[in-house]
Parts: sequence; structure tokens; C-alpha cells
Amino acid sequence: MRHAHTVEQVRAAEADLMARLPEGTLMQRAASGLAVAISNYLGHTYGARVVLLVGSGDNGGDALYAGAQLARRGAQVTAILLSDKAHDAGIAALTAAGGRIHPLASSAKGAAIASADIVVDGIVGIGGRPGLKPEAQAVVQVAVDHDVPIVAVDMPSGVDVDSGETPAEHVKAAFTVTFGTHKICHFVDPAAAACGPVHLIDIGLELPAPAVSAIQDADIRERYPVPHGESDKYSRGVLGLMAGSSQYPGAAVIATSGALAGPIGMLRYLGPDEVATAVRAAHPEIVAGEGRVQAWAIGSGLGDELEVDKVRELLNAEEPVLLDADGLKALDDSGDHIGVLATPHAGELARLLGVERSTVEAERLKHAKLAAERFDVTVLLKGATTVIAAPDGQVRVSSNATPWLATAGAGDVLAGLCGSLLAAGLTPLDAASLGAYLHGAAAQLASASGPLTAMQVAKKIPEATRLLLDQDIPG
Ligand SMILES: NC(=O)C1=CN([C@@H]2O[C@H](COP(=O)(O)OP(=O)(O)OC[C@H]3O[C@@H](n4cnc5c(N)ncnc54)[C@H](OP(=O)(O)O)[C@@H]3O)[C@@H](O)[C@H]2O)[C@@H](O)CC1
Ligand SMILES: Nc1ncnc2c1ncn2[C@@H]1O[C@H](COP(=O)(O)OP(=O)(O)O)[C@@H](O)[C@H]1O
Ligand SMILES: [K+]
Repeated sequence: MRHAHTVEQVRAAEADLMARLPEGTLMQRAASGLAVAISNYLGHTYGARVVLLVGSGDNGGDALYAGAQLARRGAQVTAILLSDKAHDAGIAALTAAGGRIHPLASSAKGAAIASADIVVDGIVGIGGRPGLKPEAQAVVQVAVDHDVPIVAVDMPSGVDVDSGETPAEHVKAAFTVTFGTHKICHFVDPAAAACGPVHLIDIGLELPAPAVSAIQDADIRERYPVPHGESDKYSRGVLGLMAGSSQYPGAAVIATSGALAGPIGMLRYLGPDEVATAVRAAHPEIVAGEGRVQAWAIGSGLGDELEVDKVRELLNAEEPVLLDADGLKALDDSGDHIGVLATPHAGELARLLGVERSTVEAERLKHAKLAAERFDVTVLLKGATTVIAAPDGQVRVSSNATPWLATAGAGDVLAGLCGSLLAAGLTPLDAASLGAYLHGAAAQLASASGPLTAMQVAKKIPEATRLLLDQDIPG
């Protein structure tokens, strides 16, 4: 996993390390990494036109020192100071290296930005409040108008670093270079979408447990329940699936496709006879009717046929339960739901919490955590980036999907797959994490940059799993 820490955690780790190192060491490490990343992006340094947008703090200092390094290697570097205050030693370093300094009032700044190869956003970093001041917004807009790529120093200025929210104007970066550890805004939308690819420069920080972790290829290999010589169909896990209705029979076929593509040894289907017939026609290996299971997946396409009392009974039983779509209506905030995994999209989470969908979309991390705490369940909030919040406060994200996955039935595949992982014995947090990541990987294969259907995603899950399990990933 990749890990993100809060500003407070970063500041504390930085203070610990700085006490043991000569002054300025960390900023030099950060600036060197930034300069190298910019050179790599441009493909050349000599003669490159680089404009630095410099705010009042150390984020501007990083930009100035990186600019000085680039200037020493032959780049034409111009700094635009957006505040009366700026990092003095950084300005001295850039000037000594032959860089130019423009105050905000300079009439030449617009032309410098318009003709730049790259603009460096050193306006604000972890010390910033959300939003851009009008003068910063104006210079950023010149870069946007002239298609000049922007590299964000630490994070795109204007985003909310610890929540990933973007309540006001902010920079949209071609890429971001961050230091020491990832920050929450790199992982959580909508801010994550403004970061572009994020390069992490190690500056030697020693960090506590992360606030948010991002799932990677290696996590699948580490945690997937691969069967072994002693396994049989029962020990691999049996999933009970309640999905589909006379109104939505297809949801059952799609959800069972997702479930069978996961690690379980057997799938029991419970639902109306005509739907069971359709499910068995698609997958003759499915067993219809009651029996022992290791986990339940309930909800996709149930419509009005949800039996709330029966589901509530299962919620209080020992076996873990996944609740999706209509099944979420059975969730209440009483009782111990520690083994429950809820998989809402933003609209469903909004209904559960009694807020507007737009509020959930703007504050995804906050609402996923809120629901996990209120209902004592693990919440998987679907979207371009999937946010998974456990009741103990752990948060993970998965962001390997493709926008082509936004298609009817894709959520049913995910519910089946995550249910399958639950039945195979993973915790709700791991089942959600691996399920979301494999779903995203399968969608990439199914899409190949083009349209896909939910059933095609389900069909690609075994191949995605095989590729991820076989890959030789060090450490
Ligand atoms: N920590 C680490 O490990 C390392 C950190 N490093 C670097 O330091 C950066 C943090 O630097 P920092 O603490 O000086 O804060 P920073 O983000 O530059 O902001 C400072 C000032 O900006 C202002 N301001 C606030 N909001 C604003 C807005 N929306 N628009 C305009 N202005 C705004 C506000 O001043 P005010 O307006 O209140 O006078 C605030 O005091 C960090 O991101 C990284 O790049 C690396 O060098 C090495 C390792
Ligand atoms: N823009 C996007 N980029 C990537 N994945 C997305 C995007 N929008 C939605 N998804 C994913 O597509 C799936 C849609 O699920 P859901 O909204 O439940 O659809 P349905 O109810 O039709 O099955 C989820 O896994 C979600 O994370
Ligand atoms: K920045």
C-alpha cells in the first residue's frame, strides 16, 4: 500500500527529523527531487523556460531552490512573487544561479507564463487554506489559457490537504511532486483528480500509522485467499447471495457472475423461482436455496422484494454480510454491525445519512467515515476513486478503475466479488479493498480504452486476478 498522512503528522515528523539535521537539509532534499522530476518531465533542462509561482511560505521556498538548481543547469527560470513575503534564502539562491525575480506588479509576468514550458506551483503547500487569492488565480489562469503544464509542489494549491475537498478555486496540475509521504488530498477525490500522477520524494521522515492508504498491485498478492492442496469447496468459502427480483432479474445474473469470479468454492442463490432459473441458466454451477454459508451478499436489484426483518436477523448473526443497493435500506444505527460491509454509491450514502448527494460527492472521505462510525460497518463508497472506511478508523482508497466502468450493473459485479472475498474469510476491510481493486483491474482489461458492459467486467476478473497474482513485485 501507499500511505498518506495528515498535515499534523507530517509537521511532527518533520520537527523530529529537523532537530537532528543541519538547517535547510529537508528543503534541499525536497527541492532536488522537484528539480529532477521537472527535468524528467521536460526531457531537457538546458534552455527550458520555467516559471515559478512563489507564495509566502516554504512551499515557495521549495520552488525557488528547485528553480536555482534548474537555472544552474541552463534553464531560463523566472520567479513571480505572489506575496510581499517570500523565502529570502530561496530568492538569493535563484538570483545567484542567474534566475529572474518578478514582483506581482511586473507587467512582464503574463508573457513569461504564456511562453513557459512549465509553470511550478509553489503558491501554498501544507500550510495553505483552501482556495486561491484573486492574484494567484489570475496567473494560474494565464497558464491554463496557454496550455502550459503546471507541476504542483507538494499539492495543487487551493485544495484542502487533509480532506481531499475542493471547496474553492484550486490549481489543476499535470503532475505533483510531494515530499516525505503522500497527503490525503493525493488519494481522495475531488482533490486527487487535480493532482495528476504524484511523485513521492523520500526526505527521510519517520511516520506513524497512516490516515489513508492506497491499494496497490502487491496488496492483492499479499492478501488474496489462494486455495491450497488441502482446500475443498466448503473451506474455500460458500457465499449466500440474495439479489434480483421479478422487476430486476438481470441484477442477480450480474451479481452471481461477480461472485463466481471471486475465490469462493460454492455459491448459493436465494430469490424468486423465475430469477433462480435465469441465474442457473447463466451459471449451472450455482446451488439454489437455503444452506450453510460463510457470508451473505444482499441487495443488488432486490427492489421492493427486500425482506427487511430477515436481513436484520442476518445482520445480527455471526456470518459477515455485504449490503448493496436496496439491501442498504435494512441498515439501522443500532446494534453491532462489525462484520458488515456496505457498498453504497454517493446517492445511496446520502440517503443513509440524510444529506444531499452533492454533499457526499464534495466531501467523500468525511461522509464515508461518518457512516462507518454511525452504523458500525465498513463502508465502501463507490466512485472514480473508491473510498473504504472501517469502523475502527482505518481508511483505504482504490483508484485503478476507468471512467468506462460507470455503467449499469458494474456495482452488482462489485457486490458479488466483495461478497465472495468475505465468504473466503477476508475481513470486511480487506474484502472491500481487494474487491474494489480487482474490479478496477478487470474493468481496465475489459475496456482497453473503449466501452464495456458489466458482464464483460465480471468475465475479466479471473484474468485480472491471475495477472496480479503472477506479477513479480519486489517487497
Ligand atoms: N513539512 C515538511 O516535511 C517539509 C515541507 N516542505 C515544504 O514546506 C511546505 C509548507 O510550508 P509552510 O509551512 O511555510 O506553508 P505554505 O504551505 O508554504 O503556506 C504558507 C503561507 O501561505 C499563506 N497562505 C495560506 N493559505 C493561502 C492561500 N490559499 N493563498 C495564498 N496564501 C495562503 C499563509 O500566510 P498568510 O496568508 O496567513 O500570511 C501561510 O502561512 C510544504 O508544503 C512543502 O512544500 C519541504 O520544504 C521540506 C519538508
Ligand atoms: N468515473 C468513474 N471512474 C471509475 N469508476 C467509476 C466511475 N464512476 C463509477 N465507477 C465505478 O463503477 C461502479 C458503479 O457502481 P454503481 O453506481 O453501483 O452502478 P450500478 O448500480 O448500476 O451497478 C462502481 O464500482 C464505481 O466505483
Ligand atoms: K503547491
